[in-house]
Amino acid sequence: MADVRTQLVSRVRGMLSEALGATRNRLADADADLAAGRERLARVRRAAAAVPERVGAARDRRLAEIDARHTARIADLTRRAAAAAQREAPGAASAPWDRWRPTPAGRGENPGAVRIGTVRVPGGEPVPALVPLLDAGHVHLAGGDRDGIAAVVPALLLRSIGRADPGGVRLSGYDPEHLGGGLAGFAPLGTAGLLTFVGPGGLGRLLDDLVEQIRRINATVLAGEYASLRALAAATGRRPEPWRVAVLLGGDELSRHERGQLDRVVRTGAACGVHLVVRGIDLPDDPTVTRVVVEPGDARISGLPVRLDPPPPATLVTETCREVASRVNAGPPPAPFTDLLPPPEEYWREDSAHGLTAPIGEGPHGRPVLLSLGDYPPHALIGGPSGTGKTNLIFAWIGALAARYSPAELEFYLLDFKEGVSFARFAQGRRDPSWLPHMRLVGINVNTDREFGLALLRFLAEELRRRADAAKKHEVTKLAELRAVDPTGHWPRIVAVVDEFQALLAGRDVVAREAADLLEDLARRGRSQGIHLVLASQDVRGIEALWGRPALVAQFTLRIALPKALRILAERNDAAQSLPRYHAVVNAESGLTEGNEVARIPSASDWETWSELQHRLWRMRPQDASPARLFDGDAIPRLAEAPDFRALGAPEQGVPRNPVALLGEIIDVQSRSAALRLPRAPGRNLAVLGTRVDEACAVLDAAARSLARQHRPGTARFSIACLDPDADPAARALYEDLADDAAWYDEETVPELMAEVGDGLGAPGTPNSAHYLLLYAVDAAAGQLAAKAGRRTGLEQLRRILHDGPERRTHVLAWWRGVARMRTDLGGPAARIENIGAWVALDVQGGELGSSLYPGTGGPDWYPRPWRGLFFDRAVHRTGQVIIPYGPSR
Ligand SMILES: Nc1ncnc2c1ncn2[C@@H]1O[C@H](COP(=O)(O)OP(=O)(O)OP(=O)(O)O)[C@@H](O)[C@H]1O
Repeated sequence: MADVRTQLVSRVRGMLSEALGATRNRLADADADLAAGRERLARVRRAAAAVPERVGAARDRRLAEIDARHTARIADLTRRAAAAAQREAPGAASAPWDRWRPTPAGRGENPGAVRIGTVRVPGGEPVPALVPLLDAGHVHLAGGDRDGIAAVVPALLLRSIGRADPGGVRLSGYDPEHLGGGLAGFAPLGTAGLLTFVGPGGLGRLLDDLVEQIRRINATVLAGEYASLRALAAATGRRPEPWRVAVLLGGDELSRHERGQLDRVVRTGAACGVHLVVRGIDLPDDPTVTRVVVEPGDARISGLPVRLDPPPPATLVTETCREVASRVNAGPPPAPFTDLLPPPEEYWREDSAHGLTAPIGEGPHGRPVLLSLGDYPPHALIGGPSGTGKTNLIFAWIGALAARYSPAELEFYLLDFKEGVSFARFAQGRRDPSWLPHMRLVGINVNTDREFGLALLRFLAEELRRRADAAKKHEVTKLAELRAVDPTGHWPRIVAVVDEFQALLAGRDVVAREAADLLEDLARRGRSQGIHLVLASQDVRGIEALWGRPALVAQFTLRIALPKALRILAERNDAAQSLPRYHAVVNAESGLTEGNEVARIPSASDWETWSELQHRLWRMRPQDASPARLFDGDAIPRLAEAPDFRALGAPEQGVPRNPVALLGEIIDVQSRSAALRLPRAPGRNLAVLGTRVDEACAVLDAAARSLARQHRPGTARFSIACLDPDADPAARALYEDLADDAAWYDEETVPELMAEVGDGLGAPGTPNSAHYLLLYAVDAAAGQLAAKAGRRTGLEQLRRILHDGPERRTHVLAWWRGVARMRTDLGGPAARIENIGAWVALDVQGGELGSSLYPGTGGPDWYPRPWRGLFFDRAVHRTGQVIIPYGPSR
């Protein structure tokens, strides 16, 4: 039993200890869990304690970020707003007063708004507060701060004036309370008519005037083509009307009429550049009205708070206005030449069959004033005292025509009788290789060579005849018809311009008479054949030269009068007397008052302006175009370049039947040479008469060299006798160049030459070679030649050679230093002058050339002048021919 109990106890004990062990373990586990739980709790608590701190920091960080971004954005926006305002109101429209100066908007550029203060934006840079006025609208000022308002008005006006060209803004003031005191600083503008005041009671008149201006501008300037002056300026680059700003500073209640007119100006003024700056008078609500309210300590533009700028310093206002007035009083600046030209892609598009039309300048309403030449009016007279812009006008007209008509449609001939070379640039020059492709001939420095004018008129008369013949052949009468029936013919219109043409008609000599006759014929018949004359003169004398020929004057129906021109227009038409500088009265009605059109002429004659056009046209020239012939009265032609000299050549065998000696250049339009024919015929000798060594040598030199060119070596003999040491270098140069064909003689040996040649003339038959005796200053050998050499004296031999030589191909080309000396050498008063078939007179008066040297009595009309000679060949000439000796060949 005990055992069982013992066993039981031990089993229970065992079970208990097992249970205890398990319990202990569970307890230990529970303890561990508890500790872990506590630990977690503590952690959770700690963590929970840290959460609000972190969230707050993140929130703060985020807030700070937003703040910074906001500030940067405001700064950026205000910066951009400021930059935009700067663009909208550049230069004078917004510059601070200490750096302020006028900066007029360019042509066609919008003048923009003007600054009167700044917009306050907290945290950003100040933004200019702008008020649109010119081309935009009107400004209404109100509020209790009268000083503040009084500061805005001059700022608005000065900035607007600074954005326009001088004279571009005209002010009218109505200030019944202060009688203009509010605009005192602007008073200097009054001297140039840019500021006018109307007195109390004058508001109605002022408004009526503004309305009338708007009506006129709409009707005649915008003329339905443009919506506003601003649109016109943007499209054309022209601003034909000033801005008109009326400043109305208070006054009584408006009448109904005044109110009506004011409303009209508000509604329609901005498009026509008519603007109001108003205080103390209501303006109707309109999108064009900007309202500025200035209360003490609070200024607003259309509700936006602003800080107003200080007013411009009084001295700045007066100085600026004074400067503007003086610029305006000095006259308007020149209009640009490009106004007269079509766009480059439209160059040379016009057809001249019915006439030539081109603008010459701008009319008062900004419209181009046109000049036309055709059947009516056919010819033009231009007049204006020296310095009023005649030359410039000719450039402008030529340029406007040359850009429109191709050289196949239009050719120019131009002659300038005044001193100066400005027209030379139409021809090819050393400095500038270009030339005006339409220009066929330019004559400069011709004031002493009226013959050149005559040559031009003769050339035109010949062209007129050619055209009239062609018209007759095709049974038509006018150029347009001729061109229609002969479309492949070359029938350009010709415009011949003669500046200071009175020089041509001065004097009562043959030149003047023939010139007037030719002019009359050209003026009468040129009209239908497309030949147009443009005559310019600086003073009344030129016109008076024509006045004696009413039929001639009547053809010049197009008149262009520059400022102060006299008698270009009709008798009672004195429009030219009051013209401003660089303007012209254009009148296609023979100068009658009703035909007047005033044009502002652009500057066309300065080098760059002209060159740009000429180069463009030159690059467009046809391939076969040749440069204009330049006749420069001061230039000395060269034999080697003369076309007639170049054309000379020797026959393949024998001697030329009709050799010619070229003596100099003829004054004509084709640089031809004066040619002396030397056939085997009596009298075919040449005398050069006068004391001028260089010219005499030049004539003999050209004669000898041109003759030598017609002979093969060995078929002509040139005997050169030089009896004046001054002529020695020239004569020797010739001798050397003629080489084996030349022989040299001096005063010792010249008698032998005479004897040899004189005696040789008796030999039978005609020699197979020619012999030319070139005697330089032959009269210097009179002593030696007076002595007998054999049976005869040298002078007798000379006379014999002159008489018998030509028929035996022996010709004398001799220089005598005076007519009397020649007569003495040829036998005194009864000398046989007819053996001198031709002569060139240098410094010999016309009177000395009478009796037996020249037909009629009294000799030719010849007034000696440097480097000119009068050539007369009794076999071919009726009158003498002026020549220009060729320059030295070496
Ligand atoms: N429309 C113009 N705009 C600007 N400048 C001009 C204009 N016309 C002329 N001028 C300038 O005035 C000056 C005189 O002009 P121009 O030589 O054409 O006068 P002119 O009447 O031909 O004088 P003159 O007969 O003495 O030569 C020149 O310097 C010229 O550049």
